[in-house]
Formats: sequence, structure tokens, C-alpha cells
Amino acid sequence: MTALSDKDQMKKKVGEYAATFIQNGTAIGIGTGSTAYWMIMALGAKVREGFQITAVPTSRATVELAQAQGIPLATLNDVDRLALTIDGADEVDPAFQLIKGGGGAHLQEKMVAAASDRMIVIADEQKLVNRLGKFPLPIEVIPFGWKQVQRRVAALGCPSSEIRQRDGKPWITDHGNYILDAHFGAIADAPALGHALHEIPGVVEHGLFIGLATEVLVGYADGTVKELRK
Ligand SMILES: O=C(CO)[C@H](O)[C@H](O)COP(=O)(O)O
Repeated sequence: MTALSDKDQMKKKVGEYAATFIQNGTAIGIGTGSTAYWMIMALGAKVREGFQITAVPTSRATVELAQAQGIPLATLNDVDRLALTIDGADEVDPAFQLIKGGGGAHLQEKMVAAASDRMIVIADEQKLVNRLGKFPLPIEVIPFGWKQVQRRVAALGCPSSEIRQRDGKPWITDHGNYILDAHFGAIADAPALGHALHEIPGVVEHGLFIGLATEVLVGYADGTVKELRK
């Protein structure tokens, strides 16, 4: 097995640490991405030791990973509320506002987080920012007429954006849509921008997570994990 990079070590530490927050007998949301991967692997080990859990996955990729680990799954329609969601992020600011959607799963991730009593964000230290916006903001859009959405996004102060591509073709989300990656630069008022984006016909969901994260766990290069408080 190849050695993990320093960054992957941070992700592994924080993902595994987060799994210790999961309580036996609860229903939880499980995130998507390379940090959530380690939390799901650790959860799989707990399940094999007899832990009783029901997990609502946030993407098809997470369904496959969790199934391979033998983690019992449910859909969001099967549950009333979730005790906890654990998920990664692309950027985290001091007010625990997030940019998510680097993996294009932010639509389901936001629905699952919103149905959860707590959202624990797991991130390596490189994800911490003073102001959101260096990471391009993922916006899930209906393929029909997406250029109209792009114009409206530009009018909100976004100088450039592009449809996410794979192998020269638009990358398609789990829900059959495109992702518009919008380069806003430093975002002065994330809640206001989030509301404005929701006013654009054709926007399905954007990657600004406001008022959802309750706790942030950060993995540092020295191997430590810190729990941030607001
Ligand atoms: O929002 C996400 C997927 O839609 C991920 O949580 C985010 O992109 C962070 O991913 P990673 O842990 O691989 O850096």
C-alpha cells in the first residue's frame, strides 16, 4: 500500500476522530468526499463490532462506499430527524459558514444537514479561511438554459464561471444536473449571496452552507485534531 500524503494523513486523523462522536443506536447523515471516506471506514469497523446505526448517505458514491462497509442505510424519507451529520467542506470561515460541493454532492448534503440536530464538519487546516470565496462556489443548475443562470450569476458580481467538465463533457450530478463553478473571489456577505442565488430560476442548490455547521473538527499537519468553537 502506498504511503499517505501529509494532507491525506490529516484527513484520516480527523475523519477517524469524528467517528468517535457517533453514538450507538442513532440515525446519522454521512457525508461525501475524501475526508468523509475515513469517517465511513471507521464507522464500518464499529458496525462490524456490533454497533447499531442507521445512516443516510449524501451521494451515490457514499452509498457504494457505505454498502461495501456493511453500514445499514436509509433514505432521508425514511427518517424523521437525524441526530448528527458528519461531512467535509471545501472552505470553513470563523462563523462556521462553509463552501461545499467540491464533489458535486452539496444538494443532498445540504438536505441531510438541514434534517440533522448537529452537523460536524471535518476539515484539514488548509480549509480554514477568514473569508469564503477563494474556492469556486459550486452551483447545481438545470442543464436547460444554464447560460441564463450564468448571466444572472455574473450580475451578482461573479467575473467568471464555468460548467464543471469531465472528459470534455459536462459532469452530471446524481440528480442529472450540471455544476456551475463560480469564481466570486472574497464573498462579503455569504447569507445575502445565498439568498440571491436562490432567486435565480434554474438554480437547484448552491454550495454555501449558512447556519448549518454546529461543530468543526480540524486536522493539523502535526497530527493533532482540534475541536473549534464559535
Ligand atoms: O462538499 C463536498 C462534496 O460535495 C465535500 O465534502 C468537499 O468537497 C470536501 O471534500 P474532501 O474531503 O475530499 O476535501
